[in-house]
Amino acid sequence: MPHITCDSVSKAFRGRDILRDVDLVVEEGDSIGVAGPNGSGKSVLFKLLVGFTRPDHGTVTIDPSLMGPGRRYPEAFGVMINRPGYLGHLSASDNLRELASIRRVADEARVVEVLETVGLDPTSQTKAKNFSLGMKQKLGIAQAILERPRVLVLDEPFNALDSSSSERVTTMLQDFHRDGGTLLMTSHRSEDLDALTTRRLRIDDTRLLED
Ligand SMILES: Nc1ncnc2c1ncn2[C@@H]1O[C@H](COP(=O)(O)OP(=O)(O)OP(=O)(O)O)[C@@H](O)[C@H]1O
Repeated sequence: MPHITCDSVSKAFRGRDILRDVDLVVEEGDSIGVAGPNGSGKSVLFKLLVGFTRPDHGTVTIDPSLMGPGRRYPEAFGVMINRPGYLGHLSASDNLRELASIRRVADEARVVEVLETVGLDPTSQTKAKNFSLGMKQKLGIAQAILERPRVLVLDEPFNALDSSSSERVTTMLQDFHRDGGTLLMTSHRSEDLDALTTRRLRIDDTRLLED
């Protein structure tokens, strides 16, 4: 079965339609880029696709083999939607250790590896609340990839990244896709979507369209 199936999904906030009658099938190995102006509903779409938000109408079905037993959210997904979430009083490495301690999938070597992948210093004791925007973004990406997810859902992963960091993340995402991973991402920069995705979607006035 497909990884994710969206069937006639609609979502409104305070009586205002954000998405209407969205149909989407995400197959294993897809790389999908979603474009659309500010406020068009890209983040809302991603929240619906990963189960963070429930549709008003229609259904979102996630392959149960990606969920994990007794889980509300798919544990095979690595997700960063809107801004990165983290514990401000901890360093980058301690944030990842904290996350790793929940499911015990990632070990210390993996924590160091993902920090190096995104370009954060594994030995730094700087608290995340004092990070620059770009460093917070890298921490968010590191958290998303920590447990080697099969599906990555990244909302504007290149926000605030300098050019060498963007290249690093692009290479990481290309490797992820080449190894069979499924990627869903948004970006305001069409060159990012061109480099990383083979299928382009666009939200236009509540409708999800193939580009
Ligand atoms: N929980 C919520 N309550 C009320 N309105 C919401 C909520 N979440 C999103 N919205 C509204 O839904 C619309 C779409 O928001 P969304 O964050 O999906 O846009 P976006 O396409 O990701 O924008 P951007 O490119 O600026 O990131 C916005 O008008 C936003 O205010």
